[in-house]
Amino acid sequence: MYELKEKEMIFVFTGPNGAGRRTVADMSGSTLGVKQVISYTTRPPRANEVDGQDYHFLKPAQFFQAQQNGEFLEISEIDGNLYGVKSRDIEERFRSKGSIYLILNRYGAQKLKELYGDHVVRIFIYADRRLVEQRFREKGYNEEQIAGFMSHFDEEMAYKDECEHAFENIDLAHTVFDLTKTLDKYLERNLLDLD
Ligand SMILES: Nc1nc2c(ncn2[C@@H]2O[C@H](COP(=O)(O)OP(=O)(O)O)[C@@H](O)[C@H]2O)c(=O)[nH]1
Ligand SMILES: Nc1ncnc2c1ncn2[C@@H]1O[C@H](COP(=O)(O)OP(=O)(O)O)[C@@H](O)[C@H]1O
Repeated sequence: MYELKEKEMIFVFTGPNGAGRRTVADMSGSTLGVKQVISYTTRPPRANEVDGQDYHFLKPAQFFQAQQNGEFLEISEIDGNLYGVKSRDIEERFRSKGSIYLILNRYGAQKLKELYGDHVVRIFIYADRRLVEQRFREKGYNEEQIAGFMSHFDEEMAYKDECEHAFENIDLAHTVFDLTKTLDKYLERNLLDLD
């Protein structure tokens, strides 16, 4: 396993689907120059999803081959699809860019914490169940699709108290402001004087 240097941080965004993890992570990440390590998945891409940007989309046989080669740091099976992070991608990011972030379910977050200890900061992003459902409805998803997205809500919410930080994402600008301030403290850059 790659040995981390002093100030290299791994920010793991976790919490229920649809709470806004990707949105807030991307916004704070781009402000602070912290880059995402993108997961691999066998889930088919949704409309608007771009290979290499949202996920690296793999056919099951390609995923299994990489798994057999020992390329994954961790793997989760979610609703019949496989998701995983490659060790090499984490190492490459560190060599070139410093700190990184990932968006993982609670099991991936836990695994990274076990592997990298104090270098991992788990950021739990959440919102009320009805608010999340309403946002999915506004995006045009039908009730069956929404039920699928919400199927792990309680399981993921139960991880909140184990995370180093939790942000209720009601107002987007407010969440991103608080989050960016928190991440900046870990990076010890003092780039932002937000108080
Ligand atoms: N453990 C683990 N979880 C992941 C990985 N990649 C994505 N996830 C999480 O697995 C869930 C996948 O559900 P999906 O409906 O595909 O969510 P979305 O892609 O975040 O809209 C989400 O909670 C993701 O954040 C990974 O590599 N490892
Ligand atoms: N504070 C917010 N208010 C309203 N809509 C939001 C807010 N945060 C995120 N969203 C929207 O909610 C949807 C889900 O956000 P996303 O970042 O994809 O969630 P996650 O990564 O947790 O599944 C997106 O359409 C996003 O634009």
